[in-house]
Amino acid sequence: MAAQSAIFRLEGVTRRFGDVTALDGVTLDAGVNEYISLLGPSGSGKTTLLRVIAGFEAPDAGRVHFQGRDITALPAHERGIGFVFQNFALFPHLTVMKNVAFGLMHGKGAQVPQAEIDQRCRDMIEMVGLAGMEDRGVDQISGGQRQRVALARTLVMQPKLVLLDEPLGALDANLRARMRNELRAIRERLGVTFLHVTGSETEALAMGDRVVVLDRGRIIQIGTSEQVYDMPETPEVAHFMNRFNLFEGSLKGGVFEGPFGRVAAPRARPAKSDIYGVRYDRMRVLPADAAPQGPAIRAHFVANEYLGSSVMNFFETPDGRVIEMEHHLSLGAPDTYVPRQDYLLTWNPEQAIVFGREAH
Ligand SMILES: Nc1ncnc2c1ncn2[C@@H]1O[C@H](COP(=O)(O)OP(=O)(O)OP(=O)(O)O)[C@@H](O)[C@H]1O
Repeated sequence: MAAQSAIFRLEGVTRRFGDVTALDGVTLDAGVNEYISLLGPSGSGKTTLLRVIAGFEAPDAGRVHFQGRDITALPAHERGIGFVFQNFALFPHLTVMKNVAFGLMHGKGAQVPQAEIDQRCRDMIEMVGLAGMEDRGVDQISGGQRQRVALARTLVMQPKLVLLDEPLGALDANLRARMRNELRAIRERLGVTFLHVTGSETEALAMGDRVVVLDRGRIIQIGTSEQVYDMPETPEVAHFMNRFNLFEGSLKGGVFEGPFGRVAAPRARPAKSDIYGVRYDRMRVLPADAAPQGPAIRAHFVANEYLGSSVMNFFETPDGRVIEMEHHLSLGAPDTYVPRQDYLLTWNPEQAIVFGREAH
């Protein structure tokens, strides 16, 4: 992305805590009005990245730019960047209205006339779906409503960039799914850039225009949801996406040898280990005595799980490896399998994703 269209840009940002390198030379930019999901395992540096952008944490090396300015040395309260915390950090003794108005009354915007503060707060409270609750205490509303107050309180300051640290983490599954849609809708209406940290790959893929995958302080992939989902660049991303059966083995001369035998793998990606991946929804189940066209592995059926739009079937190989097969319900009713019975699991090797040390 061209620097001039970026709303923020990190250049080679490193942050250490003693022996721990929480961020290791991170370079990242976000466009105006973009929704970026930041995904990574626990301890990968997600929160530290947000804190460096917000100004709560100074980088040991590297620069932070926002709206074309170098803000590396600018204090947090002068940056004009919004932050929504996982635990909401509301004032428990204040009403919804007073929580939302707090920044405008006491922050940099203290000059804003009272009538305008009232209007902006009421508009924002309506935008997040809390009209009528202005005078309730925030201890008298639900978790999802508190999350909306936290969002309204940040958005009412009209930031151009909002950092969200696991904003849906404290909500139950139903509410989380609903709030995902609302977050996207609210952001589209306001035209603000969101950088949303999540530990959930489902959430990252569902929300982000782009998904940034962080691992041990480094960005290991940036792409659209489709790119990250379909073409993970490393075995770590594939593992973290939780969408692939991954087999260890060895890649030699363009042939992968794994627990399923030998399969041609002409288009392997360079990696530090030899790994063969088949997406859950690319697995096919055949009777145990079938003669499969392609590679296959024998496994018995264990159980299945309905996920709403698909069914996940779990199989186990004789050596205890769990293989997952996802059936999208849009393709028709799922087949039923008999527990403990053997089946052959097969796939089209063209659709496999192969990583190998020799592929450099
Ligand atoms: N103030 C601190 N002092 C010492 N170490 C820290 C501090 N803050 C973060 N770290 C360390 O830096 C690394 C990155 O932490 P960070 O909180 O950014 O990860 P995260 O990806 O947000 O994790 P989680 O998903 O568990 O919140 C971790 O190893 C963490 O222990």
